[in-house]
Amino acid sequence: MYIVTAKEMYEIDRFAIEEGGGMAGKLLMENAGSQVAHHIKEDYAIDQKIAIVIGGGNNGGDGFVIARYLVDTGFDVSLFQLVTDEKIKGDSAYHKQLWINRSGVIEHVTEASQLQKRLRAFDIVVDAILGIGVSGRIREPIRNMIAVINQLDIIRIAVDIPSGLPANDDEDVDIAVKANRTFIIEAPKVSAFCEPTSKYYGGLGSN
Ligand SMILES: NC(=O)C1=CN([C@@H]2O[C@H](COP(=O)(O)OP(=O)(O)OC[C@H]3O[C@@H](n4cnc5c(N)ncnc54)[C@H](O)[C@@H]3O)[C@@H](O)[C@H]2O)[C@H](O)CC1
Ligand SMILES: [K+]
Repeated sequence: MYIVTAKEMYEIDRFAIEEGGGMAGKLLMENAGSQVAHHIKEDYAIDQKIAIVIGGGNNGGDGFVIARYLVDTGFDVSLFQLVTDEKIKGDSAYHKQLWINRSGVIEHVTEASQLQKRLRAFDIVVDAILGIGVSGRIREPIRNMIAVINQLDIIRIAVDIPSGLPANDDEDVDIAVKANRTFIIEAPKVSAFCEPTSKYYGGLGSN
């Protein structure tokens, strides 16, 4: 197993996309999301109600893929987009469209209080808000949304990295999802093995 910094992970992805035989970003995202969905299917009961919360980067794109695979498996899934439509771009926009084509519904949530009310009805929240692209102090309304997710009595499953947590060990934690479980994409990031960041991951699952 190799452990990577955010910079190394981006370089591995760039190589896979540009020099590694044309493996496109959309396919990397498809593989990442399908693997996470596979693990959820293996580890959680089919009657669990699942909410997937989506942010504006590729981590959110993974969320759209996870939603599609979980619905195909028979899970009851609801998808909450926490950013405006303009923020969903590139590979993520492609997978959002596949979700829509699959008759998937998207609920837009703009305020933390709204998210709090909606998430009460669920057993599991899949955190696809922020991945390794996070930088600096977490901005509103995402900041309060993370606080709400941490307060609720719900199983928190993080995609790649708990949202808000830095991938490396050279930055302070502002606020981050306190996950029960994190399914890492491709390779674990440095913060999974450092203090005080490792405790945010909960149990580690890998692709
Ligand atoms: N093989 C792989 O490793 C793959 C990984 N994938 C996933 O992609 C993410 C990294 O995606 P990226 O778009 O670079 O970054 P993020 O998703 O983390 O989000 C960027 C997004 O977040 C906003 N943002 C940044 N900092 C803050 C802040 N402090 N407060 C609020 N918002 C913030 C920014 O504006 C952007 O909109 C990786 O973790 C994997 O999950 C792909 O699936 C490809 C394969
Ligand atoms: K995440």
